[in-house]
This record gives sequence, structure tokens and C-alpha cells, in this order.
Amino acid sequence: MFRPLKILIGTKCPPTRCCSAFVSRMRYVNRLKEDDEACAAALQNAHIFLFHRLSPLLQRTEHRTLRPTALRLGSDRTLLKESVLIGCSEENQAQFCLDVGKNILNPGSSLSWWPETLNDPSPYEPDLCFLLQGQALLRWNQTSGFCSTTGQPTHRNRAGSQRVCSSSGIIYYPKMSPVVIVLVSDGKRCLLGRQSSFPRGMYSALAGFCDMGETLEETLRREVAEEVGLEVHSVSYSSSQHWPFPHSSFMMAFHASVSPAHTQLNVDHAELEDARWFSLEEITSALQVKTPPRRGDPPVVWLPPKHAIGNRLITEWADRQRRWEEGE
Ligand SMILES: NC(=O)c1ccc[n+]([C@@H]2O[C@H](COP(=O)([O-])OP(=O)(O)OC[C@H]3O[C@@H](n4cnc5c(N)ncnc54)[C@H](O)[C@@H]3O)[C@@H](O)[C@H]2O)c1
Ligand SMILES: [Mg+2]
Repeated sequence: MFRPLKILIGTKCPPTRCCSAFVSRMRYVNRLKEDDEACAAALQNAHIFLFHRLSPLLQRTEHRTLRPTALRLGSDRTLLKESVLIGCSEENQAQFCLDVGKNILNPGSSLSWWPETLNDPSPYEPDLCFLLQGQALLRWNQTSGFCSTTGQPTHRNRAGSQRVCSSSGIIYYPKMSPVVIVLVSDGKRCLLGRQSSFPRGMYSALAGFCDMGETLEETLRREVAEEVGLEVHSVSYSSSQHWPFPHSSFMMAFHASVSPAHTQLNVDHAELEDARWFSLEEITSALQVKTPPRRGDPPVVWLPPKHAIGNRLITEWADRQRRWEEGE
């Protein structure tokens, strides 16, 4: 099991009698974002998850699990001031993250840990979403030090949930790019594609960034048309996920269908190296491939790791298709 490194420094989410534990936690976190003093007080008794140059610090224990290690920050309150609020645990403990590596600003290298981590079958504690959230907030704070209108420095609030230009007063909030990911089916097969930048043999559902002013449904229909030349219908929502590549994408996942009479692909090779229809049997065996093939191994199709929303879409389709075929 993976556990991120964290340090415990000393006010908890106050218990309330008037509303549910969830409601009081959400209101508490919202107050910490708005009220610098309350946030500073919460930091005194918070769990601080440690990152180094945007990679979470994780340690494997002798039981092949990962356990947090307490780091001594001593009297270095400057470092603590750089902590960023992530949320509040079910035990009512405020949670922050802190990057103990300085001056990163090398976006490519800072993400190099993700492919390995995403492929690791060990469970995470807390879950991966939490680490993705911490990493994205740290990254946004580290890369948003100046106002894009005046060029003057921006200053963060205590929680690190907003930054204000010292000259114009413009307020900046953490930014993410909405992306649609869609698994298209013709009733018997599903459609996967690969970009030339993907690791060898990996295929995933089609994805694309939302253009300004588009609805999610419009993005989905446009991306499928652009990338493989098909028109989809019967769109249904599945789930969503934050994704660190390339800079904090907000992935919204859908299933969609095409008519079995219109499945001829016309792949745009500027966008995709390949796209193909896969049968349930092919998907079932691709889902069994747990580690990416190494150099020199025979070619094999494999799918995004289980923590990726693309994997979830494909698994949902395979489960549904299996039930449908067995019921026939
Ligand atoms: N989590 C998953 O399972 C999963 C699976 C597949 C793709 N993805 C992610 O989905 C994202 C989008 O997929 P894609 O690359 O096919 O998108 P895409 O088809 O829209 O093509 C990418 C291109 O779109 C342009 N673009 C437009 N808006 C952009 C923005 N806000 N940020 C960056 N580029 C922008 C750029 O020219 C870029 O090269 C990728 O970041 C990828 O990592 C995640
Ligand atoms: Mg795409």
C-alpha cells in the first residue's frame, strides 16, 4: 500500500451538532480558504503531505506497504508558510501539502514520477486523487508568481487557493483545462486509438480538449469526427477525474455509440498514429496485461493503468458487453 509522507503539527475541524459530518467538513474547508487566520491556526494541527519537486514522497515499509515518515522542519516556519490546503480528512484533520524541493519550474521533469506511479498495482492511502489534487495545487502556485496583465508579483492567501496581483488587485484562481474522453461502441466492439507519443502498444479511448464556448457533447462529437471521421449518438456520462498531463486537465468521461452500419474509420494521422475496433475478447486479454511490454518483448496491446479514467471506461464497457453477450 502507498502512503504519502506527511507530518503532523497540532485545530481540528470543530464538531457541529446542526449538520452532517460531511457538511461541516466542507464548510470548514471553505472557511479555511476565506479566512487566513483560521487557516494559519489549522496549519498548527494539520497533516502535511510532503512533495519534492512536485513528486509525492512515498516510502515502502517492510510489509511491502508504504508508510509516511515524519520529517523535522524544526523552526523553519517559512517552509510551513508555503504549505497549500488540500482539504479535510474524515477524522476532521486539515490536510495540506508542501513541496520541500525548491525552484522546480521544469514542468517536464516534475511529472516524470507519474507513469511509474500510475502503473504500480499497490493501493494508495489516501487515494491517488488526493495526491493529484495536492500536486496540481502546488504546481499552480509555483507557476503563477506573476500577474499576466501587469507583470507584477502575485501574493497567495494562506490556503494557497487564490493569488492576488500586488499592483492591480486582479485575483487568480487555480486553472484547469476541461477534456472529454469517450469510448465509442458499435454494439459489438469498442474503438480505441493511440498517439505516436503513447508508450509502445498502448491504446486508449479518444480524448480531446474543450474549445472555448463548446458544450461537453459538442466537444465529444467534434473530437470523434476530427480524429476518426465518425458521427456518434446515444451519449451517456460515466465519471470524471483530475489528470496531471499536460497541465491539470479535468477529464470528463462518456460512452457513445455509432450505428453498426457506419463504422468505417477515416483516421486523421496528424492526430492519431492508429485507431481500431476491438472485440470483447481482445479487450479482455488487453486488460490482463499488467505491466507494459519491455524493449525486445513481442508486440502486445495494453491499456491505460487502472487509476486512469480511460481504463475505467474500457472496463465498464467490457463488463456491460459481457453481461449482454451472456444474456443473449
Ligand atoms: N486519464 C486518461 O485515461 C486519459 C486517456 C487519454 C487521454 N488523456 C489526456 O487527455 C488529454 C487530451 O487528449 P489529446 O491530447 O488527445 O487532446 P486533443 O485531441 O485535443 O489534442 C491535443 C492538442 O490540442 C491542442 N490543445 C487545445 N487546447 C489545449 C489545452 N488547453 N492544453 C493543451 N493542448 C491543447 C494542442 O495543440 C494539443 O497538441 C491529454 O492531456 C491526455 O493526457 C487522459
Ligand atoms: Mg485527441
